[in-house]
Amino acid sequence: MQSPTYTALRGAIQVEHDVPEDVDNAVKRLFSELLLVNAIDETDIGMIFFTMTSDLHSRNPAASLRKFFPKVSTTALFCMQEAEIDGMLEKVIRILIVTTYPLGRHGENVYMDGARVLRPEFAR
Ligand SMILES: C=C(O[C@@H]1C=C(C(=O)O)C=C[C@H]1O)C(=O)O
Repeated sequence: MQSPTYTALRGAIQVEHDVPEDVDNAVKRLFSELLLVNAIDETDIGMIFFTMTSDLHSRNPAASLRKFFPKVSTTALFCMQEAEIDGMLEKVIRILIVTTYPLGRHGENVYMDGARVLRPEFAR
């Protein structure tokens, strides 16, 4: 079977406080780790989706990403509110990255800090 021409990478991180500095720091750490463990560069990415839980209001994660990774300024970014489910983990930023880089394998997903409980098999 032919390999897919894209790879989708998932990640999530829990923000400590709903303040711009904590959102910035969480996005920076999560995205840096995803690039590192997958050995890809910002320029290999076709699109990036974020969701935030509804308790986060202080900063848009796309703005945080552009602040620290200027090369994504021409990448399609999209932010949405996460579905509200009873008992859901609070203050979580989720990311979905679609890369056209030929990884030749499955991508490594990254779940950090409090969000590790969501997918322990991907905990970092
Ligand atoms: C468990 C998560 O949270 C939610 C559940 C998901 C799932 O069941 O696949 C995916 C994204 C989120 O809507 C996660 O982010 O992985």
